[in-house]
Amino acid sequence: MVKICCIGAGYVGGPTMAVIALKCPSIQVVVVDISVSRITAWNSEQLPIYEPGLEDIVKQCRGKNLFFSPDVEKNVAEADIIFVSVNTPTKTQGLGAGRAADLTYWESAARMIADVSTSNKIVVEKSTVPVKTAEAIEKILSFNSKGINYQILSNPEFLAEGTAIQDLFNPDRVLIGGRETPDGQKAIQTLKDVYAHWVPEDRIITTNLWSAELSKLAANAFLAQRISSVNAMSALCEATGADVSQVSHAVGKDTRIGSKFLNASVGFGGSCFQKDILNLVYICECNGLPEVANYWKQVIKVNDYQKKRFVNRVVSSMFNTVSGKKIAILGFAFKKDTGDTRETPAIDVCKELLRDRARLSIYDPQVTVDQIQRDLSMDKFDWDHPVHLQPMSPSTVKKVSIVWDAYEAARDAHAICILTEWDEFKTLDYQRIFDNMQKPAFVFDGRNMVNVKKLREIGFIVYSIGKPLDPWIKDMPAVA
Ligand SMILES: NC(=O)C1=CN([C@@H]2O[C@H](COP(=O)(O)OP(=O)(O)OC[C@H]3O[C@@H](n4cnc5c(N)ncnc54)[C@H](O)[C@@H]3O)[C@@H](O)[C@H]2O)C=CC1
Ligand SMILES: O=C(O)[C@H]1O[C@H](OP(=O)(O)OP(=O)(O)OC[C@H]2O[C@@H](n3ccc(=O)[nH]c3=O)[C@H](O)[C@@H]2O)[C@H](O)[C@@H](O)[C@@H]1O
Repeated sequence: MVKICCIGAGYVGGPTMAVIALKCPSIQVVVVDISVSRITAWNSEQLPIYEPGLEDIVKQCRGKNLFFSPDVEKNVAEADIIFVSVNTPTKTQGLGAGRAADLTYWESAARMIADVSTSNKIVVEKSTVPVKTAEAIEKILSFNSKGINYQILSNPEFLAEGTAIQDLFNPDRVLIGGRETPDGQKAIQTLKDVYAHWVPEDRIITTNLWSAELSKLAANAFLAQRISSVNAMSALCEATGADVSQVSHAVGKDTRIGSKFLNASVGFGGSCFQKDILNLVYICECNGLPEVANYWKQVIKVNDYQKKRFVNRVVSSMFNTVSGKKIAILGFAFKKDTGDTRETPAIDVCKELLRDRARLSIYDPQVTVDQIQRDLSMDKFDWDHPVHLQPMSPSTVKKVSIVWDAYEAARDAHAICILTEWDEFKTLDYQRIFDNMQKPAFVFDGRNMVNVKKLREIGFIVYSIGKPLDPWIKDMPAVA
């Protein structure tokens, strides 16, 4: 029986390994983590992450060929294939701080593999890493090899949170990079055989190591760039009377462009887009390519601009002050169908509103009170935004209440900000909400999900990103 061990039981390691276990009953899969509490949660009724469809798969396979264990070393020693799916955040200190990927976790995993291994291993980079990381890992392993043969493969993950299971079941492609030596090709084939249990062969792409590593960064940069492109257009739409949804639709109909990922928003969030683009920028700079670095940097700058622009619309529309006013925040996760708040635009929007001394009442169906409090009081690292480096004071956090119902959040509020596109926000009883709000009552839709016409008929003053402006708002321009 082939034995797989995955180091890192997070948003990638957990779902990916659960699907491998489901699709490959003949393979034993063990997921390990240094976080004992995370492993305990994977073994409990309450999984550590919310992902539609995941719980069913885990329940089906757990204890059969899928195991979650805190015993990292034993399971690594016994495995034939080791996936490394640890976090690779942006460095916050030292050389490359604010841009380079922090490979501390990766390196310690590699050193541990070298320490405990007694048989040949295929080591698979699942984490997103800077191009050429495989070379560094090879060096660490080969300098400590004790005669063991290690083959390093790059097998980046393309799943998106909220749709992880369907993405894993039916991937656009699986990418495997390896050395162009006979041993390297053999290792590629071994991993290919795992995916071939359910992925059609023509969707399994093999490349050299560096192409695979760079393709992951490139894919995320291209995706984020589309969002910044449409968000930049949304500002121009507001200035000209064009409607960004109509523009996206017309542009996306061109099959060379395509219709996906053209939804204007308050800005993209998530743990990877910003981190991976910053990493790409750093790699470009290290390779003496400042023009290329600046090109990609602009994707992040437009994203920051979009969040700032949204807050400015809120404040300027409400007579240039939100001090003491209650603002309902609907949605805090970085997208729907996840409880993940990493780099969610809601953090930046809420912090800016709190700086303007608003009182916030936040509702999100999946994010816990503790998580929101932590996010709003945490020192957030952000390049070009020194203001974000200032920690929130405990008194600011007191201006936040977290409730478990959208109606409760909006009660007596002056305004509602929709920051995550949860489906339930489409079907709220907006008349009931309006009746219980202060007047004039504002809706600032950061996800273009409300029926603007209907809400205006009820009496709301509505701002929807990139849509023709409400006459009220038109007269109160937001200078970002
Ligand atoms: N979150 C996502 O949707 C995607 C993430 N990625 C990439 O996958 C990697 C992992 O991301 P997530 O799963 O979101 O991170 P995560 O933070 O949810 O999980 C990483 C896990 O690794 C564990 N860990 C760290 N060092 C360890 C060590 N030495 N030994 C054992 N366990 C260790 C941590 O305790 C944590 O539970 C990152 O490089 C990310 O860029 C790639 C595609 C999608
Ligand atoms: O490397 C990663 O971590 C992953 O990053 C993204 O996945 P994820 O961040 O989970 O979610 P997305 O669906 O890409 O959404 C990212 C952000 O962009 C926003 N977005 C997305 C699409 C769009 O049209 N407009 C828009 O504002 C979302 O609301 C969200 O805040 C990529 O889509 C995955 O392919 C990749 O594997």
